Amino acid sequence: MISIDSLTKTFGTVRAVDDLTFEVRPGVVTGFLGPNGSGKTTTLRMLLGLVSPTAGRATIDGREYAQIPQPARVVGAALEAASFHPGRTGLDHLRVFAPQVGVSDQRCRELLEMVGLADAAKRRVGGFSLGMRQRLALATTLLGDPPVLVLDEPANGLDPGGIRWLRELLRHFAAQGRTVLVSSHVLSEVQQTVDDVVIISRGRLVHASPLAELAAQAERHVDVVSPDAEALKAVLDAQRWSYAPASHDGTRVFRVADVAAAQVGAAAYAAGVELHALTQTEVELEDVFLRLTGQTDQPDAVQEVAA
Ligand SMILES: Nc1ncnc2c1ncn2[C@@H]1O[C@H](COP(=O)(O)OP(=O)(O)OP(=O)(O)O)[C@@H](O)[C@H]1O
Repeated sequence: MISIDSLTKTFGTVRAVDDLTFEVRPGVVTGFLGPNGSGKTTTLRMLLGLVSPTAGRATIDGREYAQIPQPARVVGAALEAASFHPGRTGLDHLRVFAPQVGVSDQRCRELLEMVGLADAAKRRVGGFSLGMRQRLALATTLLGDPPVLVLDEPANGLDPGGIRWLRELLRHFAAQGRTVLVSSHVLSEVQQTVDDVVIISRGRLVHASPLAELAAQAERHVDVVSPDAEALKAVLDAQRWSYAPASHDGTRVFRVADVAAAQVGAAAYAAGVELHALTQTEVELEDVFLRLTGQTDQPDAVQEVAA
């Protein structure tokens, strides 16, 4: 279990992480999401003991990183794919870390195989593509077979096939009961990978829940306008649809949740109720994410008004 408890980090006047609290449970993949500069990397760096918090604590199974005796056996972390010696081969890169972690040469070869780099074992890292570097970084984090994985933007630079491969690998690790925390600034990139989401904006927590709960906020709805509001309400009530009165450009409308426009149209037609507008709205999960993180300045077109 990863536990982030009232964590704060300031750099001069910049509050990079601001009283952040959340937990990451084992056995699932958790997406750590937020726009650029929202404080994800700083949080992960504090978790890994690379930056000291201004206030609060970050722990893994109750211990701060610095207190863990053999940290590479407990947590595998990939913060950036850039720190490779360009002259070393992929295999040699792993061999440098192997003694520190206490694993064999054979384990290095197995890991290159697991991340799809077996053919590139003897090639110099300087000639690796960004995606290949990401794979090598992942192999490095897995050397000690750690039960906790912390990966900062691991999908960066991967092609669609690589993203699918990463997704399956991370899901496999979670299914083994490991704790998997993956950061990203794009929800859609990890949407099919994660079970839980922790969303931050400007260093603060804005949402933490299973993905399904966030997805529930992205349900479709239909806006419907009739000159006979009472008759329309009777139709909506008869169908037991959930709806709320709203206003759009000064016109009174009803917003009906989780139905298709065709269903509303058909029900009104069958009841002989005149309609003047019928609009289907699909809210994408990414839109919910953008709204939560204040990345959209488009006001919601429909405001609630009194019934
Ligand atoms: N060492 C530092 N010194 C000064 N400011 C820093 C330092 N590290 C991070 N910051 C600032 O803290 C804020 C959060 O940065 P951080 O890298 O944690 O965000 P992020 O969510 O990881 O962003 P990205 O998605 O772009 O990687 C930013 O305003 C950044 O400029």
